[in-house]
Amino acid sequence: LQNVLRSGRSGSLSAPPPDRSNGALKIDVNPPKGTRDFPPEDMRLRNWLFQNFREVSQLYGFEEVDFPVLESEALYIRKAGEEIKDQLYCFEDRGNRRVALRPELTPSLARLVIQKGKSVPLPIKWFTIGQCWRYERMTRGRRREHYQWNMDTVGVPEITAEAELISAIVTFFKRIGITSSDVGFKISSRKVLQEVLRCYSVPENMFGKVCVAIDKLEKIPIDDIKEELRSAELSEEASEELLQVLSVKSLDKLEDKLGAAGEAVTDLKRLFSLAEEYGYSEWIQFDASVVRGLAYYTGIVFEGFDRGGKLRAICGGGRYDRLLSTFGGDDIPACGFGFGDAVIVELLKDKGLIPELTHQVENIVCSLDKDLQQAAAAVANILRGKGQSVDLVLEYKPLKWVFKRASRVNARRLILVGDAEWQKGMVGVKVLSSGEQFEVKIDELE
Ligand SMILES: CC(=O)Nc1cnc2ccccc2c1
Repeated sequence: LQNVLRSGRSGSLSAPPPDRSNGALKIDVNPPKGTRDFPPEDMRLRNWLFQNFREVSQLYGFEEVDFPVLESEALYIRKAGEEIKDQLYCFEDRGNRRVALRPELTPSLARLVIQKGKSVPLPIKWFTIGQCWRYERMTRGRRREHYQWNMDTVGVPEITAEAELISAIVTFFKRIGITSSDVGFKISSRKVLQEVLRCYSVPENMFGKVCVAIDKLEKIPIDDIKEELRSAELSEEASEELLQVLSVKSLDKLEDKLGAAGEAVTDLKRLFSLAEEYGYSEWIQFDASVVRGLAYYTGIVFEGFDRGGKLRAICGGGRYDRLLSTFGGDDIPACGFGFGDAVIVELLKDKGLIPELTHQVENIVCSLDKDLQQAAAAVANILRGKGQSVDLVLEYKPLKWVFKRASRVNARRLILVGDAEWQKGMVGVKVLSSGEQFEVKIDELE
């Protein structure tokens, strides 16, 4: 009744009628909050980036795989307080299943590896490029989706697998013009934390939680981190020692602290000597403070950073030897990385490395009078049959219009189907760059 009185209108008490002030219902033409459209120019840049992802993956002998963007929520229920879990884009579907838009790709890869079981011989080397989602309160105005390139090696316990993955990313950077003075990799191992925690007999099941807490260093106040460590059952002494170790700046000092026999030191030394062999030593540095924010890493972890210190991590990855067994699979070692499509573009813009990518078509075909439209289509067909791209003018247009379109679509040639020429089985050709014009027999068009 209140609504009726207020609006002075009878009829539905629910939402007000659509706005037809301009005579039609206008939907919101923007994409949902936090998501992007890819109009042609942006799609050309994305395709260029993804083509480089693909070519590097294939250069390293990796096979492409893909998974549904929708997964069971169960893949991401980890009790380590990760940010990725707080922001899960999850819901209950019409079958009352708890599902989620994937926030990362590694759990899907693990799922497929387990599903394939013994039918896929090890080592598995797979890569994928997929859209990942997060649901953030838009207060932070951050994106809710991005595309990630992942490469994963499953079934190789040796550090050689990590060395290959970093080499692949270095190769990618070089291909797009990024050098080791633009970016570097901070490298550490979670075994550093593990060895410290073992000294203070912290229970294993607190390991993921500790790593997630440590990953927030420099992002949240140190006292909040200490609080999180306390809730992970660390004593004051253990927390102090842990924070101490994380500020160690060299492998030698780490060796002084942890001893030379531990796996943390031996793994890292192996990786740095492999880097020598690959010739990418100047790209990497030991940095004990790198832990990465995903709970499942168990060994080497690394992240690509911009040396200008302006941007967030460009990429990141590491070893996750326990993930498959936590999903009920065999105890198979694995390592991989994720490389997002957002930060790298910011870096390329900063470095003036965004390539000039223009739309191009070889031919624009048009008929010079109304009843030669079919003839024009036949000419287009012949050219396409020879693998030549054709933008066929689909309705009769004055020549001025055609020239304008030819320059907009960046056509190399204009093919004119005119009555006089057609009678002789010929068409007119105008090379737009030189202005050269000639007639040619249709079956001699190439
Ligand atoms: C810089 C950026 O866009 N980051 C981003 C954007 N969307 C995401 C979606 C899911 C998980 C991580 C994400 C990360």
